[in-house]
Amino acid sequence: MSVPQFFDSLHSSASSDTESDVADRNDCGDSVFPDTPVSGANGGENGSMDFCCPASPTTVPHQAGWKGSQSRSPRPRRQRTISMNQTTTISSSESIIRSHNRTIYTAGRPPWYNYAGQQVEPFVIGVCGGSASGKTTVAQKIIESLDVPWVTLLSMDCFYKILNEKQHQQSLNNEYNFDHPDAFDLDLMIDVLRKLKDGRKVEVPIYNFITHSREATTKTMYGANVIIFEGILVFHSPEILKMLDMKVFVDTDADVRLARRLKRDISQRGRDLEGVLKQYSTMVQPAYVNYIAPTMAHADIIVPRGGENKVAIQLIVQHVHTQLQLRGFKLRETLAQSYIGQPMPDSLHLLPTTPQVKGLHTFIRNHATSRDEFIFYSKRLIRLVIEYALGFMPFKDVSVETPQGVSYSGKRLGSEKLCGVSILRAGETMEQAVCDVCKDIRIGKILIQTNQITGEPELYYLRLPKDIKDYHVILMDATVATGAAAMMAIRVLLDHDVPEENILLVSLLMAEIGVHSIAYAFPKVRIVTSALDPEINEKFYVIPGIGNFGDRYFGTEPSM
Ligand SMILES: Nc1ncnc2c1ncn2[C@@H]1O[C@H](COP(=O)(O)OP(=O)(O)O)[C@@H](O)[C@H]1O
Ligand SMILES: Nc1ccn([C@@H]2O[C@H](COP(=O)(O)O)[C@@H](O)[C@H]2O)c(=O)n1
Repeated sequence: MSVPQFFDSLHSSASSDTESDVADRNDCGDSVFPDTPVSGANGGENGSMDFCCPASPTTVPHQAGWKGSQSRSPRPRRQRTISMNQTTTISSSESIIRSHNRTIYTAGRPPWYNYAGQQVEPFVIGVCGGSASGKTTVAQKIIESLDVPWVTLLSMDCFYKILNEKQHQQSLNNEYNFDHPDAFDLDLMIDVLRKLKDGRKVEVPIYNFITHSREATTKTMYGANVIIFEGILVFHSPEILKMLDMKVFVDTDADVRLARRLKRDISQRGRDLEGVLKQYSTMVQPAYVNYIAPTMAHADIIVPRGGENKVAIQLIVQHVHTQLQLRGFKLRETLAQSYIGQPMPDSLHLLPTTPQVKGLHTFIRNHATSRDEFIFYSKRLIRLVIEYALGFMPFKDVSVETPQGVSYSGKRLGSEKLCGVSILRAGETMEQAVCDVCKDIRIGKILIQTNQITGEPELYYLRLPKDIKDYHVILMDATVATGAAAMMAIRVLLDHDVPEENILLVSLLMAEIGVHSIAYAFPKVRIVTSALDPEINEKFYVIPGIGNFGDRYFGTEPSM
């Protein structure tokens, strides 16, 4: 099964009220895609479970395909342009498939936050220059050479103002000045760029040069590792200038610009020779002299000749790489070397180590334990730790009458909504226990894999219950080593507006370092585990540990 097929099979087991998202690019929990109501296979009383709770590993069809398709084994990141619908940001290095109701990364989204769990601002490059100087071409060359998983390209053209009837008539006669700063909706431009810098989702107008108007639909964009903002007056507004981390001016001779513009406007923008020349001489060139050329002084780099200037593009790319590195790449390594020897945080709750719990650990930690025994004893331990975790959910006082007609003062889970979210794939092994103890619970899934080259966690797939912000979330992963994957999953939940204090991370085994990483970044997240191990090795495995829980549980080969 290929990776996309695997994702398809994941999706096909989903049911109503789930929300899939671009991994989830911090879109403040808005529902991006329409819901796809499908009845859950074991949906409790109302049949509304989001995912089937597998009865045993062998009954889950997609797991058979995992081994061959999982991305833990080294493989080059895919670099390709995927044809997508209009709501998609397209760049040659962006690897996202978005259909009407879900989003899948064919290459994962790397961390968008630092070791403290805080969002890292995207690096914003402004590309300015005269019309047809080659701004878009330069931007595309930068994207191609950058080889960064997630780049958003935004054009100033999207912010042309809506014309009134008189202005529209002028535009048809090539008499409306599209090159004056007043032609742009600056407020909207600032708002959109600010939101993208904050890593949030935005709706960007789509501009039609033939009709001189905005399309009825908009384009959905998201904050990214790198944002490129290009346009003739990108350096004009001081507010925009402040938001640009790097300013590139494309300096191409006026006669070359005119020649390219003639060709382009006639072939692509529905213009005629006379009209282009009239507009150029009366408005485009004067605006270049008055408003655009003076802003060259703001540029960090001036690129003569545009896209064919390979040396300039390479210099830009090198600088961006250095800046991205400084902004918090190498997250897992940083986590692995931090917090050694510090006391355990109050947010950690350890399942009491009774002889029974110790006995179960003895079975699952023993390398000689067969797979069926491993599954059997793991399930028992999972059930215990999940029951223990439930004790940290909000309970309320209730009184019931016993068969003897006597009142009994007890407790009942509050009316707060509860959902489980598993970090695939090992966390999936805990779903059944959560479904067994919480009737009607919804289950979301987050697929996070380690990039074998960078060592960083990457977000590949996301499907969460709708309105997850209203839920208390039991986040499940079988083992936690550096905490990098759990941190990513928590960041996703926070980006969906789940309150930090409503997240409970449950695990069978955690390394002390992982507990510290999570507690430092997210002090309000409660952490429940059945055992704490002191170390991790150079491959980020917990020591003494269990080995690769997923491989042992699902019977798959260890990846290289
Ligand atoms: N180096 C080049 N040689 C030839 N044509 C080019 C070159 N760079 C850009 N063009 C063409 O010129 C036109 C304008 O280029 P573009 O990059 O879109 O400029 P801008 O974004 O500044 O308007 C496009 O049709 C493009 O294909
Ligand atoms: N309806 C419009 C809007 C804008 N223009 C011209 O587009 C130029 C900016 O786009 P570039 O890709 O060339 O940067 C600008 O010079 C406007 O004159 C237009 O012709 N019609």
